[in-house]
Amino acid sequence: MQHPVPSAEQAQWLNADGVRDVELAFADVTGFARGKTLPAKAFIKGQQLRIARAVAIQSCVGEFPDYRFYGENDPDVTLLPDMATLRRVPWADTPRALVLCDNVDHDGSLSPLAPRSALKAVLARYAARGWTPVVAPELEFYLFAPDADADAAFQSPALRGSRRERGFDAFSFSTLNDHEAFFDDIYSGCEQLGIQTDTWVHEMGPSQFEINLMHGDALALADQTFLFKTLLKETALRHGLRAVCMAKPLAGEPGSSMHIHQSVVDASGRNVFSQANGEASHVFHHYIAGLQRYLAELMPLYCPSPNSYRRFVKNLAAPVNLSWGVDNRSVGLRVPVSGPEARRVENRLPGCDANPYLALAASLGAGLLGVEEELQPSAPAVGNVFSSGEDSSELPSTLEAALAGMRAGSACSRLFSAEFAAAYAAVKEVELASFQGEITAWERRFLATLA
Ligand SMILES: NC(=O)CC[C@H](N)C(=O)O
Repeated sequence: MQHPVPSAEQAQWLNADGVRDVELAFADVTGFARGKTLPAKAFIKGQQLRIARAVAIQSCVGEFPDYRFYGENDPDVTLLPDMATLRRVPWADTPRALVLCDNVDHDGSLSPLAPRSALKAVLARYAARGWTPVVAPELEFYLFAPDADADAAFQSPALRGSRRERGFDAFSFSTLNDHEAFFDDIYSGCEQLGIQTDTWVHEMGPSQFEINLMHGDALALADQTFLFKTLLKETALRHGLRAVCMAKPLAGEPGSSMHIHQSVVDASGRNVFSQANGEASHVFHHYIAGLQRYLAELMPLYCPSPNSYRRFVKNLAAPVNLSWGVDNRSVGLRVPVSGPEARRVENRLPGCDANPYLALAASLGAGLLGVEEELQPSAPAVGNVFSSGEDSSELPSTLEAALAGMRAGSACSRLFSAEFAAAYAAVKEVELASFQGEITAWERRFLATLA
């Protein structure tokens, strides 16, 4: 694999902007940015960087699974920059750039442990059919006051006139105005990072917001979502705020999702979910059936923590089922009303805590398996599935149950690799052991006083 150098034009702006360092970054399995920083002069000359292969599977508690999941001698990978992603870092005072990288093993292949490789593996299966997925992620997140004691509930930030948001406040503009300086920085940060945003809204929860990204290529959108979450957190810190992408940060309030709208186009750009006469195609129904058949066993990839499963409660617009239906927000797989060229399905299951590469890989992978196997979906749901009780046991309700389902099935290793499937499950076991090793505030509050 040829090691890339920045183009003459890129080298020129790095020099002209006085960029001192370039971050060679990638998302680990938790979705957190990791990598190394290189002086810009060395980057321009094409200096290669290596990093331990295991960094891609660092758990959210900082520990790694056993070495057998990444190589007994703890080997390196090469960080291979994707020069199309080279950008100025918006949150840095000293001029700095970042470039997103693939992790490449010594044999020149993409390391199967890296989330960007997992998404590329699924996209290659689409490409082999001459198809390209089109996706649009929607991200919800909360803004909180900083320095919360980890044992205390998050607090909404102070607003103009010393107000604090309480209760539901969906689609208001007032709080967007309260945080105008923060949102201005987010907008210009998005521009610098090449993140194409569409609509912004105040979501239902106190200081909960949603941003929709413009639909497009899946790898580009995974990169943009990863960068957006990093931008969000860094910008919030600079404004004395805390941006939180946990799936369920506040008890009794809505959780935060990362819905994924998805369709597929052929080489001529035609949406394969529609027939020439405008009706839904067989592919569309197979695709939905694939989501229904495989999303449950892939759930740890897009609902990755014990907290993720707290989001799935009825009547808070979070899905509790794998039903599908047209213009129906009570189902997990919603088909928005659209013309034939925009026919798509919205997977409402992923939380905002998901790693975007893995959430997209799982969602696109499940749909593709349905097409490959020509599966048939259930009949579309009609009416409110929350109240009809069609909440089924098709979805696991804890991370433990989801992991057991993933291990019992084969979709993860079929879509990615046996190595990735084993390593990912091992990371989740490390995190679960740490979670179960903590005594919670609830236990202290209610159990300590019992005789
Ligand atoms: N935008 C919405 O439809 C709300 C989604 C809801 N917050 C969830 O957790 O899934």
